[in-house]
Amino acid sequence: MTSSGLLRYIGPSLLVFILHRPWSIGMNLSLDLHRTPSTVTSHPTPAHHKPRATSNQHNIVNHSSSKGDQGSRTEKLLRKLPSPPFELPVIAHLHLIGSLPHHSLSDLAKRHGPDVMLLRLGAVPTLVVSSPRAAKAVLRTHDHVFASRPHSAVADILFYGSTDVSFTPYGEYWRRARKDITTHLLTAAKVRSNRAAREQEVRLVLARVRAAAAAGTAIDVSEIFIFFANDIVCQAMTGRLPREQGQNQLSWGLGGFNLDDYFPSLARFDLVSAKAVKHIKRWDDLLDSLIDKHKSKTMDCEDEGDFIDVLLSVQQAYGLTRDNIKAILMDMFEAGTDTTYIALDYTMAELMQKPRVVMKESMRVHAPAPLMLPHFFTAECDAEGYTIPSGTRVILNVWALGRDPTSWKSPEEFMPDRFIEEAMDAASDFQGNDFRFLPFGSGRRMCPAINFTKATFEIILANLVYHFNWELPPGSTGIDMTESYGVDVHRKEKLLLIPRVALDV
Ligand code: HEM
Repeated sequence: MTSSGLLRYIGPSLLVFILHRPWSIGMNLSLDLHRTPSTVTSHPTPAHHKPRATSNQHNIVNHSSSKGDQGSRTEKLLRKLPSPPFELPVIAHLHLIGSLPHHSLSDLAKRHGPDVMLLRLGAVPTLVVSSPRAAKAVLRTHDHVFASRPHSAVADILFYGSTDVSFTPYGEYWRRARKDITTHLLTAAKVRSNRAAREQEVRLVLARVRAAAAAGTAIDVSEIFIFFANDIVCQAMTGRLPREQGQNQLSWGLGGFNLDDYFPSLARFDLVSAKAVKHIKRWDDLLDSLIDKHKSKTMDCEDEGDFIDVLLSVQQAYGLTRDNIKAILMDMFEAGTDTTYIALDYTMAELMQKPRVVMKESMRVHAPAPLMLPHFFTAECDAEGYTIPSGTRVILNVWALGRDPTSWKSPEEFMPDRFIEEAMDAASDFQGNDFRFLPFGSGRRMCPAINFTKATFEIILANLVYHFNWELPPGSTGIDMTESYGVDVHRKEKLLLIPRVALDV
């Protein structure tokens, strides 16, 4: 967002509300990155997180020494950090963030803190991590205290008090919910067992593409991917969810740059929150009806049931409320559809320009979640000589890691072959072990759906490429790769292509 865009968004009443915002305080933690040693620091305490989901680490924050002492110490530590000048009153560094935050953050990091840098985004000091080495330090060495999420007012609204998996703070509730989704939806065995459903969805797509091929008309491939990704997730979770009802439009409220996140005391007044409230009402009815239908259906004993059946069957044993179940379902719909569609869309767009595309190079250049989800340090710790306070909000720029010139030869160039060399391929798996390449994150909070995504990806792309030759519509000068930013980054323009049935099939 440019500064003028930001001010338009904030509106005239901002100053009044900002004056009431609580500055909050954290404790210390440290991180040595062998470049410019510095100390890193603080962010609002997570006291607003729901008590059922709090972790021990959150308690540490709450029981810190007196706020005044801690506040001045924190402020001293903050000042030592590499940080851009040009801080404005109230909005601080927010005006430096353009409409593509991952680009802005990467540019700022190059000039002011290639490993770590402190930005004051409105009321919230935020640590930006931009190098593979810094990523390793936080995601591996300090994973246990880096695994929480900062509070988000929008996530509270959309996910029933953040009792989903993605936005819930690190702790017992998260551990159990994550285990539920992994065991009953995302393991390699579960993904394999869903193959028939995936094939069925692919047949539907192929029928649609064949019709366009027969008519010789262009088809909106982006839209096909959106519906396909949506349907695959819905199939796995509910058996089926009618498309019209299952539209996925949640991501708009969850990006890294909501006003709510950076001016917490504004949350009640913010337009994004208001929109989220309106939005969740629609979803709430749908989820209620899905749960009711599952409760009333009689399952034959051969039937393993879908994911909703599983959640209902463990509801009592795990002490899940109906809202918790709805939050987890919402999360799966949200996390599973946009990222998949975006990755497919970029890969197909690249495929049109270079025939030898691999999923990995596509994700290196176009990470669908370029800033991952925000993380949050929950305890003080020492690492290699640097000190970072507990309570620090962190943005990890995966997009910058994928383009780090010290890690990649010609990083801006799309070169699928780099992943085809065996050694590189093995090192740069998706499992979060190679800190130059983290499209699914790494550590405890990394994406649990890599198997699921790979299976979805392979079956649809293989079929589209095998059965059809694809052409740009007449008069088209090429594919516009301009990005647009939400919680994830997608191409701005839809991908219109003409399919021709491949003759030798
Ligand atoms: C191309 C596809 C996908 C990409 C690139 C992707 C990427 C990511 C990333 C970067 C994170 C955050 C990691 C972190 O903050 O440390 C994440 C978290 C998550 N993803 Fe994915 N994802 C994809 C597909 C999916 C699918 C299909 C599902 C579910 C069906 C899913 C479910 C989740 C969940 C539940 C989390 C939160 C994990 C936690 O907080 O413990 N993702 N994903």
